[in-house]
Amino acid sequence: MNNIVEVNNLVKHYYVHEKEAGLKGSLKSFFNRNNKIIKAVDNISLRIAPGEIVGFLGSNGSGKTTTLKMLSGLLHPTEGQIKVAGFTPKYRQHGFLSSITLVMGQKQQLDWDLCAEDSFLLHQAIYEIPDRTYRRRVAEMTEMLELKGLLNKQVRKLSLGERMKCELAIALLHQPKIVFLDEPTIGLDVNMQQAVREFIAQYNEYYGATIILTSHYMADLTALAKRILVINSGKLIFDGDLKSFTEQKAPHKVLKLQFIEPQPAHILRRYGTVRSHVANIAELLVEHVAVTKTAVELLKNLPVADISIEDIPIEEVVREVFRSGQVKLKHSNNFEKS
Ligand SMILES: Nc1ncnc2c1ncn2[C@@H]1O[C@H](COP(=O)(O)OP(=O)(O)OP(=O)(O)O)[C@@H](O)[C@H]1O
Repeated sequence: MNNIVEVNNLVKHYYVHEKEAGLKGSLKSFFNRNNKIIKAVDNISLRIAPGEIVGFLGSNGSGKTTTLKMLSGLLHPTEGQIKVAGFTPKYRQHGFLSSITLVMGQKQQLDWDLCAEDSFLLHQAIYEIPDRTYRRRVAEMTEMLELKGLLNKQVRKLSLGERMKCELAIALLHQPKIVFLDEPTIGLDVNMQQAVREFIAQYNEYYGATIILTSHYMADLTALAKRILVINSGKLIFDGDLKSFTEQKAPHKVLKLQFIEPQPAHILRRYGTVRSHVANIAELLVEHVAVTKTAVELLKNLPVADISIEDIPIEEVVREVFRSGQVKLKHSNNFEKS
């Protein structure tokens, strides 16, 4: 099968000029510019097959957004080659633009002063979507994303989650083959995150679209992506199966507990590794396989007022992996201990 995304030795440098604060700093930088290079993406190569869902994972500033922007043609690479659906993104040819979409959770393309439907019509005109196809797709999106009653409301009056659903709908109206999603669930409540995830999975299944997403929420990646690309300081350090990555690097869940009265540490240690413990509040690390059983035992044996089970935040897993230098990319879909 031909790859829909092919990236070879991709590099992106940003050139920034540093200036000290204040008037003196401005004057100094006027006569003596202090330029600095930021190596945001550092020699990345990868292949993605049609229909894959691939998650980009990395700590803040590791280069995920920069990579997505280059793949979608918003930024030109400093070095390296990219082919997306057979096109070179930086030329932003018509055929390329109608094959892709980029949704950024932090930015919107809907006009706040209009209702979503007006922006949809504009999108229809830009992408030259025939009327019948347009109506069919809006009906499909309305059903899949439960948009009924939202499309003719002024966008600024929609809730964050409602707006995000409209953002996804407009971004997909031209039925792109490749969908770049940068933090699509950021700031949404748990139910809305779930709705967005289900929609993305459905879109992938119905249309065979390739999905490439970044997220700081572990749940997004576990629900959607079988394969993850882990990026650190602009370098690809892992390309492979999410399951093997999380099992190896985050074999525990966090049990957050509040007790009716303070519990001694030696009692808590019977149930897991104590991660933090102050008076009647504690966090325990428990292996994935044992978490349900441990929660039941805690509820049965101790005066628990509140309990929740959470994944270790993805940031933490990645930070730990990076800190300990545990993985080093060997081949695509493969890694070795360094
Ligand atoms: N326009 C820019 N000019 C200069 N430096 C930039 C620019 N955009 C990003 N950077 C820098 O490039 C590096 C990579 O940034 P990028 O936004 O790609 O990271 P990220 O992995 O998406 O981070 P986050 O998870 O915080 O969104 C960072 O050091 C960032 O400060």
